[in-house]
Amino acid sequence: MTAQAAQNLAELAGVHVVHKARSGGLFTRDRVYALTGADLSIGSGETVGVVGESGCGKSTLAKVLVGLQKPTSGTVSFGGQDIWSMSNSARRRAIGSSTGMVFQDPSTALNRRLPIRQVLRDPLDVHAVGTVREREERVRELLGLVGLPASVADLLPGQVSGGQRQRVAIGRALALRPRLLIADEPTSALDVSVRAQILNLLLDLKEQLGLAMVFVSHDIQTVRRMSDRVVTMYLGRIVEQTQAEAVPARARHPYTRALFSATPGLLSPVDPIPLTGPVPSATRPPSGCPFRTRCWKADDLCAEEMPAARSEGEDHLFRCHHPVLDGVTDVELISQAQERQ
Ligand SMILES: Nc1ncnc2c1ncn2[C@@H]1O[C@H](COP(=O)(O)OP(=O)(O)OP(=O)(O)O)[C@@H](O)[C@H]1O
Repeated sequence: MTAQAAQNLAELAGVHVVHKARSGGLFTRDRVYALTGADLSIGSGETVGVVGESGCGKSTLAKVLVGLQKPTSGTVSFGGQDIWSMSNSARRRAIGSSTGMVFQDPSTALNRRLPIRQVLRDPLDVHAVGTVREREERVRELLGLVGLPASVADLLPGQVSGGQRQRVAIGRALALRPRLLIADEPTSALDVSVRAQILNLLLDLKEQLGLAMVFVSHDIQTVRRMSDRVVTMYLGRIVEQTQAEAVPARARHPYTRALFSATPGLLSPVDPIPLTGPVPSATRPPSGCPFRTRCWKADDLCAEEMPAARSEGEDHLFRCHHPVLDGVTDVELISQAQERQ
């Protein structure tokens, strides 16, 4: 184990997740390549935002990072320890003390029949943390931490608002004091009016507890605001990782540029960079670069070879044979893309 690997809270190395495809509820012979060759490290206290179109593998990546999805191959390490080589009980302990997960919809993520007190106590009971009195005290602490009054403890999750329910879910994810929180679309099921409150709560908790966070969202502006580093995914692959402040202007991957150009106001384009055709199926990814069927820069090389990871400076990695050059504006990229159509 390298010193760097031990410092990282979580590390994925060459992780693949392949599912059996289903049709009409039955398994077929096809395979779904949900995650392909993912390499990613999460350092202490940093927030990594994950962006990409629907079905590109964001939730799979999140589930792998919290031990809910076993990789088909590759390694997932917490604090330098490969969690899938551990016994089941050691893995449960390692996961519980390392990471917590907040899902999109707190209405389905929480047990509706348990009072909030018990929802928050559950992880403490399962992991036999402290005495009963200490667990009760921790429940009170958690309510305060997520900004809920003690009076909600006896209510059921269905008796509080959606925003309060998501606060309970965040409290539950933090019960075992993990150092990494995985938030998968934590605000998309909430009313627009409470979204900012939940995002601010996550930022406060990060500050207060020194948490690292993986923040998955379709909302690119929010990812950029919340994150230190941005990871772009396309068809199960991580195609770019870079500092949040470098996107979109210094992003090298044409897909990152196209994705961010669809967000008005970032580089002030008139229209998004046009992409040709639909996202290919995750059961039949194209040869070579997965993005090449929609990319205006693609040539024969892109069809033949998956681009190797290229680095630029310490924090910037991308996989592209024909990266966007420095200083090229979205307006120029739009006209290049239009010429190819
Ligand atoms: N249990 C499963 N069985 C079969 N295919 C699956 C399973 N889970 C995910 N997939 C497929 O794997 C691919 C990646 O799914 P995933 O949910 O990770 O994408 P996503 O980027 O989070 O999508 P969204 O933004 O819509 O939530 C998709 O093609 C999805 O249909």
